[in-house]
Amino acid sequence: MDEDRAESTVPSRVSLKSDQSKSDIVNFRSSEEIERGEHILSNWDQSAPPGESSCSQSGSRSGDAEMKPKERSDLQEVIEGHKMSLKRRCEHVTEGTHEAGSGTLLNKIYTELYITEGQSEEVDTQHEVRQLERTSKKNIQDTPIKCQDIFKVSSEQQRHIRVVLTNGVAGVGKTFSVQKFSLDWAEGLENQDISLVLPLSCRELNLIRDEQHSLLSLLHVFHPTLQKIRAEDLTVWKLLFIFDGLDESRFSLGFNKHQLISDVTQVSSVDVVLVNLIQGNLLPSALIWITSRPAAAHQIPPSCVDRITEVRGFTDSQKEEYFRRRFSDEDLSKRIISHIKASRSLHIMCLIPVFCWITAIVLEDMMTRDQRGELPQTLTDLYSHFLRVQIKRKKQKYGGKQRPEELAEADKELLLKLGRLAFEHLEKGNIMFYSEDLERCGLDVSEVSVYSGVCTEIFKREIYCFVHLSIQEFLAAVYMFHCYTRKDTAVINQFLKYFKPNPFSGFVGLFNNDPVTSLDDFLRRALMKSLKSENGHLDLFVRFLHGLSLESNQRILGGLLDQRNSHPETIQKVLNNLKEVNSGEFSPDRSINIFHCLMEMKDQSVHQEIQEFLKSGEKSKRELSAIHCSALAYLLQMSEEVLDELNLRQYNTSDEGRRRLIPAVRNCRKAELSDSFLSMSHWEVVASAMTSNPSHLRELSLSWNENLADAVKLLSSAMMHPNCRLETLRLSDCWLSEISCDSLASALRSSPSHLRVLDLSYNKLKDPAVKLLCGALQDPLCELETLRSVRDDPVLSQV
Ligand SMILES: Nc1ncnc2c1ncn2[C@@H]1O[C@H](COP(=O)(O)OP(=O)(O)OP(=O)(O)O)[C@@H](O)[C@H]1O
Repeated sequence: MDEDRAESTVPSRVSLKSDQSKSDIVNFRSSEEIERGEHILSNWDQSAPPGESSCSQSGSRSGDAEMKPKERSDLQEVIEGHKMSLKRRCEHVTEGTHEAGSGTLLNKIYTELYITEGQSEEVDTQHEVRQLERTSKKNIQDTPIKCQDIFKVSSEQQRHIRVVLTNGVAGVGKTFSVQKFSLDWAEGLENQDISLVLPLSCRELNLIRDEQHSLLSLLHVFHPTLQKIRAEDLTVWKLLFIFDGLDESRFSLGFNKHQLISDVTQVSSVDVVLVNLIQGNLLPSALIWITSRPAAAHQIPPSCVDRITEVRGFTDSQKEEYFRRRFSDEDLSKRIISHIKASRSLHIMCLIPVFCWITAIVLEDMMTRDQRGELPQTLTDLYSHFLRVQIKRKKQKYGGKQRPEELAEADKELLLKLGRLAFEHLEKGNIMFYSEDLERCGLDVSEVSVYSGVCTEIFKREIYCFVHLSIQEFLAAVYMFHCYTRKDTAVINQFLKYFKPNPFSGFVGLFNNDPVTSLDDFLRRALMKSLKSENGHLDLFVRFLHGLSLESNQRILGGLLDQRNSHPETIQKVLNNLKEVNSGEFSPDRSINIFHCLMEMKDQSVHQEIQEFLKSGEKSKRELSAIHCSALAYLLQMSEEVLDELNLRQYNTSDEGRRRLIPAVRNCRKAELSDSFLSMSHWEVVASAMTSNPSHLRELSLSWNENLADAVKLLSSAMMHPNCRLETLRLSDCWLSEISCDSLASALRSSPSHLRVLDLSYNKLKDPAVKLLCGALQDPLCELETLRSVRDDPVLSQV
């Protein structure tokens, strides 16, 4: 089976997964060469056999009616040639090996993705995996949109869609969508009203960042088959420019201040050309499709975008279809599907196609060749096997004398260097590296590419990055665990040092540089460090770190880590720490990760207890510890069923336990959070629940909370978000200030506001706060029906 990786073969897109051979890559010419007409067609352009294309029609439009027949047929030929070349680029995904012709047909493995219109919550601040876990739940209210329809509007919609921005987390299928869209067009199947589909990869655009170009010369560089195209053709044809991977772009797109360009032959810096194209100054009738990971999408001002879509991965049935398509052996695909369904983490992770790919590689290998081992249940299991399969493949390709269960010293060395690179960049939040970065970690670029079984699988060329952020996190954890077992105190101390709060002053920190004393001490401090991260960038890393402490996982890695026969007592201590850790003011999303760490250590007790608790239906009787509450919050948040009410007071738990339940707000209709001492990190979760797509929250009660000024400001702006559907807000006896009333007044004036009931009783409001609210009530946009007591008396007043 050679389908060990799926990747883009669109040369204009060297995606996270694509490390296509150099020969496939367009030859970049400088602008001078282009002006001199010195263009070298890329290899496949020259080799494309004539007439191979299955395109049934060209996309040329009537705008060229003035042309002489000879000119028209020449252009027709150019379009046909472009379709043919695009088809050749897109029809294969070279998975695994990179020998010519070894690729799998895209149409064989392409599985429909779940794409929706609109944008989910707070996308740019959350770790992509966790965010997907949360937002990928299919909801009946979402309207899916097919990839080939993203520029289409229904007949009653009177708008024209010029710019589409497609968001999606790493590995969710953006590049595959671009590739499929382009292939369908090139084969004459879809979107035939478009004359030319022109994919331009942001990553490849980076390579000519310092050059000066016109739009026309840019096209000549990236699509050499279009040499004959003239400026006037561009203005009459319907063109679609696809910018895949905005997150990888190193341009600073200055939308506010730039030179105006409206002529396709005008030469300028590449970023200026791009901005003018996206804004519609250049070729106003051209369609633009931009794909991006969520964190980078903000670079395009919303005013430029006519439609936002989001690739949300695979639904449950699409997941199954993926495995069925991938394996012709029906029995194998059935066994794989049932294994995934039985393992909650795997099932959730397989919402992201790249995880389906990893799972497919590992499970196929284990089920067909290596049936002795236990099938992976946790992420650490799965990733450990993944690494092993990659090494095995490398050995099969390049030979090797060592016993299959042992890693060669050279492999170990290389993997640990990769681990170091992964770790150092993870800490800094980097996902892309350059050859200098490799060299700094002792990695030789050519050596890396020779280890194709490991590195061309994990790495791609030119700009390097791991096949998926989670692989980087896994290798980083392997490296850190190795440093621990080897007692590399310099690295460990550097990582673990942090300011521990001074119990006496509360504010001034003490620098904690105490040497690590034991495995449980090491893991506890690593966990604390991850809890402090605002965006959770160490969450998965620390989950893997816990998983790697199990001997069973160390064994899978075949000597990469020095096996530590950790004493059962030590493991028990680690488990106890996880169950008892006080996560205080940290975000409750971080606290859920503590539960995931337990699961990675194969401790099912908390999970089982919570399952029983949920079945028993006796909410208030059972006493719940803080870790129980994190598990409960996770399960409620992930549940297919939306909870009618989350009432923190109904649970028999500590204040910390109650705070840890907050993430469940994302999946309930009514939240009762009165008198609950929440901090900003909790209010941020509530705000995210109000702005998520879809947002279920209709009623929110925050009465008897103090110091809400910042929270009210945050929640008021969440109320103005188009996804928010909140109808009732109770803020009784909260000591609201004038500033809070001002924020609330703005929210009341926003359109569309769904808020109908606002309870402000017992706030002792006075002018000018009252005046601010009255002003909002008089605004025609305000739809409020009931306002409870603005002044001292709690009387119901109809608005
Ligand atoms: N529709 C699909 N059908 C089958 N496999 C898919 C599909 N979409 C994605 N995959 C698998 O997931 C991998 C990652 O997909 P892709 O490169 O399109 O992700 P991406 O969203 O562009 O990620 P990134 O932001 O990291 O570049 C592919 O190489 C392929 O193995």
